[in-house]
Amino acid sequence: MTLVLDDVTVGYPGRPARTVLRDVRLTAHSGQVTALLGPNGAGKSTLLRSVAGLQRVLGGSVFLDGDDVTKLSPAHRARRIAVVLTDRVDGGLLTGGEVAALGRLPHQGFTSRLSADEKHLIAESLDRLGATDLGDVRMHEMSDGQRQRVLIARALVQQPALLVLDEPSAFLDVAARVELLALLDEIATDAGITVLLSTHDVELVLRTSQHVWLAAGDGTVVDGSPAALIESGAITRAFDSRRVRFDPYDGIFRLGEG
Ligand SMILES: Nc1ncnc2c1ncn2[C@@H]1O[C@H](COP(=O)(O)OP(=O)(O)OP(=O)(O)O)[C@@H](O)[C@H]1O
Repeated sequence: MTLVLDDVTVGYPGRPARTVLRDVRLTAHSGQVTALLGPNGAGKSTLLRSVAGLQRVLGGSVFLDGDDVTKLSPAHRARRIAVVLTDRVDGGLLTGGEVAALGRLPHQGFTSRLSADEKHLIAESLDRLGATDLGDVRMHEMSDGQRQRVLIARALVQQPALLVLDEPSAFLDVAARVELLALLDEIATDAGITVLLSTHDVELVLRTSQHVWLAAGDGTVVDGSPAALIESGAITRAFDSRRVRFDPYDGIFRLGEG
């Protein structure tokens, strides 16, 4: 299962249209986490929403296992692609267990009852996210980080071929961020799915990820291993600012001489 972006241009329609990223040609492989990095405003969310079919691409095609995602019906897309966005969600009076169970909807329709296997899958997914205790807690009574775990559990319950997460670690503490990346890596490998996530945890990703897409901030996206992107200077070019310098030897950012 592979995600292929073929000459994809993303942005916002209008007169004139606002192009954010142009002619992107990239691949993300199944069984692997691909981390999308880039400075603020580089186009990460726009790209992820476009890949997930939540917003129209301005040009090109997105293929998932050979099928053009941009041409799938919303129902078909929901069976293949799970999306976890950063927006604060108001799950209201639903419990964590009920929200996780919603992940089965694309597969069964509203009236069907959950099978024993599906109930097992829901319990297992909450457990993987360390969210078993949240099964009976209402969403509005959870912290942002707890809600985030439940939403990721719901995405696993969906059993997608492609899992897209926009800044999944935004509300998590540092230990939970490291754990989440490791967990997503494990899930990608075990389930053989393609995981694509955006994050500002640049140093963590450079230390732990195998494959990175880098939205460089100039309308282009390059990809490669962390080592290759560091060596080519792409990370430095994307993130260096007047005050901050990337140290390629230690793989960390340092305050520079202004
Ligand atoms: N609805 C919209 N209409 C028009 N332009 C938009 C819209 N949403 C975002 N943009 C613009 O698209 C560009 C990319 O934004 P995007 O949110 O994709 O960046 P990002 O890399 O996810 O940023 P961040 O790291 O700050 O979340 C920005 O210049 C932004 O102003």
